Amino acid sequence: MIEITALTKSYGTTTVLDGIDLVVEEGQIAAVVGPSGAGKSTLARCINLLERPTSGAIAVNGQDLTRLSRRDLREARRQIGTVFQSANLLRRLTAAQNVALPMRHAGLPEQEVRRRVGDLLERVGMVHRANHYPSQLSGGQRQRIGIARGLALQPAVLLSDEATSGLDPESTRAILDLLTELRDDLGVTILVITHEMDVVRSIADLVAQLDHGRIVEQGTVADVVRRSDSALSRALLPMPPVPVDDDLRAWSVRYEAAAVSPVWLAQAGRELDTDIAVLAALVEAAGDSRVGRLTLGLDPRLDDRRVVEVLGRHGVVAEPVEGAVLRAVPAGSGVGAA
Ligand SMILES: Nc1ncnc2c1ncn2[C@@H]1O[C@H](COP(=O)(O)OP(=O)(O)OP(=O)(O)O)[C@@H](O)[C@H]1O
Repeated sequence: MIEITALTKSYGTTTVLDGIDLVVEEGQIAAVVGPSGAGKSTLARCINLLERPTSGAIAVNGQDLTRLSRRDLREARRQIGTVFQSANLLRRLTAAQNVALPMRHAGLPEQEVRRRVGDLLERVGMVHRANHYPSQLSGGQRQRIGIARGLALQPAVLLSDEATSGLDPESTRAILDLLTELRDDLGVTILVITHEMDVVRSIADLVAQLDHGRIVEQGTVADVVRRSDSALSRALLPMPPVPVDDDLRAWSVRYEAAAVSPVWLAQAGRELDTDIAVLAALVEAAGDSRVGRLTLGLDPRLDDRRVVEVLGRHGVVAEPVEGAVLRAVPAGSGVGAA
């Protein structure tokens, strides 16, 4: 479990992280997203204490790392494995030797090192590349070795800083499957820094949006999409723009598939006694569930409160898209005819 409380990091007069509160429960995957310069990498470096926070606390499994002496910190940092974008493998060492390195530094007996290297290479599916040098591996393979090395000291927490950036879709999928396995099989708590919303949707139990050093929104992916029409919500589930029309009022609706009846749209149409035009729709997997976002076209004469109430009863959050009244009536929809 990672518990970050009121974390602040300043360089001189520049505050890069400003009062971060974030809890990632044991065996959860959290994703931190945000624009370039928001402070994501600084946050990762503070969590593994590569950077000393200016103030605040960082607890891993209940132990506040910021209060430890240098010696105790060295010990405690073994609980945190890190994987970077470029994997940072040592060129002159084989894959197996790279994985072994943290264990050799920690002074583990050679027999134990060999056994663990074998286990780790097996877990990341790289036994057949044990004796290859980094230059003989693909980007995805190097990342897997990086993950194996990050797991070498059996950490409770794994930090992944853009570990899938620049990888092809197949390698990205393999790395994400691996992270999910680590969470499910070993209960590793994982914090993923990424700018890829596909990554967030497919593996994150929790997402936090960082902006100018502050967390401006956080929650499960399904909650964020359902709760608000924020920038994060739209980035997670982007909708195409819809044409403007005078005869239909555009509504943005959001829902979690598990919380609604499969036939909610037809039922809501009947209850509102109107035809509903679907102008844009996207339903995507988000962790274990699926989330949907639709732009609907409704008769503008309908009472807004009633629309919100009827859709709300079906477990669907609805908001009128202000200023968007839609012109061309879809053929045969029967909606909007005066
Ligand atoms: N050692 C440092 N000294 C001064 N400023 C720093 C230092 N390290 C980072 N910064 C500043 O902190 C801010 C956040 O940097 P950080 O690398 O954490 O952002 P990021 O969200 O990871 O960005 P990106 O997505 O581009 O990697 C930036 O404005 C950066 O210039």
